[in-house]
Amino acid sequence: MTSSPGPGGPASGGRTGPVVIGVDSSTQSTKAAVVDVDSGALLALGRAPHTVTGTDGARRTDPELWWRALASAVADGLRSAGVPARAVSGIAVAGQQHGLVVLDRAGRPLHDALLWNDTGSAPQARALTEELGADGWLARTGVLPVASMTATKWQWLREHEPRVAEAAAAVRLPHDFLTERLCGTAVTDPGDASGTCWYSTADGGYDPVLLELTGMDEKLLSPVAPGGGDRAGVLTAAAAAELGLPAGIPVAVGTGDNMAAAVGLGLGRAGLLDHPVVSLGTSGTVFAASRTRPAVPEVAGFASADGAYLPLGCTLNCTLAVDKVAQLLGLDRERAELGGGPVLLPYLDGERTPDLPHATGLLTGLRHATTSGQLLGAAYEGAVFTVLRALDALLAACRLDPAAQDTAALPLRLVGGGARGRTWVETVRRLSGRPLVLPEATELVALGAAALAGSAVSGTDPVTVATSWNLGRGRELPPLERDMETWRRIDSVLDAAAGPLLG
Ligand SMILES: Nc1ncnc2c1ncn2[C@@H]1O[C@H](COP(=O)(O)OP(=O)(O)O)[C@@H](O)[C@H]1O
Ligand SMILES: O=C(CO)[C@@H](O)[C@H](O)COP(=O)(O)O
Repeated sequence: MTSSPGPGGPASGGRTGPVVIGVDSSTQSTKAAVVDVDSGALLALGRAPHTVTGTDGARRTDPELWWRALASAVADGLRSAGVPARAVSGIAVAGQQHGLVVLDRAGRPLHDALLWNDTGSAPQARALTEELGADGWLARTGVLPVASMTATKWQWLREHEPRVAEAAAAVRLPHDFLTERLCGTAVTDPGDASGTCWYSTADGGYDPVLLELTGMDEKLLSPVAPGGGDRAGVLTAAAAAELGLPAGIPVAVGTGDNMAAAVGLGLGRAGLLDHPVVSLGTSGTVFAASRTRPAVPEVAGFASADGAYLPLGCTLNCTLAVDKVAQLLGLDRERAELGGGPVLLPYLDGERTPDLPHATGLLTGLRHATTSGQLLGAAYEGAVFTVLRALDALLAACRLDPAAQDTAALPLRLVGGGARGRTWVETVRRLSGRPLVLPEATELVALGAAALAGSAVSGTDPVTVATSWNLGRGRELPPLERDMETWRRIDSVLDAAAGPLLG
């Protein structure tokens, strides 16, 4: 459990006043950022690992493990920062999106949570899409019910574990399960709610037609607050005792992890709009805060945590897929040789964008002369190509098409764990041909959650809080000439294989 700030975090100055805690409960781990409210300085980052179980496309975690990891990461963070618990003035949680958490009347999990990257509900996703038609879903939610979406997982549970579904007294997302544990209030925000496929961003509420279609009673779901920085309640005595924090401190509503990263970068209604972000983590995501909600299949029209929209593309195979290939080759992740010739589509877990839930990894172009470094390079290129392919769809859908508005000059903000990797950064530069901004802050999700906590404490808009902390500042990298030869080689393999080999 590492408890010191990652490299490149904002200046870790000393504590000058009260602190807030921003929690990032994501796929692989929980991170707790201890942040000085006045300066935004990251004083320490507590970490605790998660366990993800499942084979053949199943990806699950016991929600009680998330709660234990939150407590451990908070304790680690405070200890490392040398901050007494009494200095903590607020807390907020940002969590991996879409996970299905099913609870009994006492708030105890009835089943391991089905995660965003569990592709087991692909048949249910297909059935729901056919029921309303793609256009019907896009008109109501701005989102297609692919296997990642919560509603498809609920359908899977009803079909495969009917007794669990019947016994459900509450259905939560990962972030609002933890928020309720903190303050006893069932509440979520528009951002995370918009990833369920039950919520209409147009109407600002759960869509009764979609609830009916999936046998979901709205009473089981968390009510939706106006924003992630609103106050959900205060830390209960029970939670305070478990976390070693002061009872009664404000708890923010919180949001999904990508929505929190957008807040951390100062993107949103009260900040920057239409500035694209690429996040390289367990998932590869592309997003931009926008005043418009696109309605195209490969771009999810999510809401942001502050009342704007957050159109988002998401790939299933990003850093973990490349780490797996490096492990198979016995190579350090930086020992890649780029532009070497083979093409590797690392769709080890199926793929979400493009929607190929049953896909597996595909390698072509292997020759006697191929080196292990070139194979690892091909994995990076396949993963980054798939993320940037989603970015092109986002830019076109939000009318941010480079040709239309010359946004080719707009820099890409590159965040997530992969943004710390030289080869990841070089591959994004080569395949995008765009300027990059590498924020100094390395944990934008946790820092964005800290801004939500700061908002719940002060009442100031969360994007305004994050902007005052200047978390989005970073190093600019000029564009490289785009490697269109590699891009076209990968694109032609995906085009040829998408049906027969990857379907
Ligand atoms: N210095 C680094 N160089 C390359 N990759 C890194 C580095 N540090 C972390 N990573 C990658 O980042 C991933 C974790 O990213 P992160 O965004 O924290 O994950 P999550 O999606 O669970 O929030 C790991 O899978 C790892 O491969
Ligand atoms: O499904 C999505 C977005 O729609 C993913 O981005 C999850 O939110 C998981 O996030 P990470 O664990 O990769 O941060």
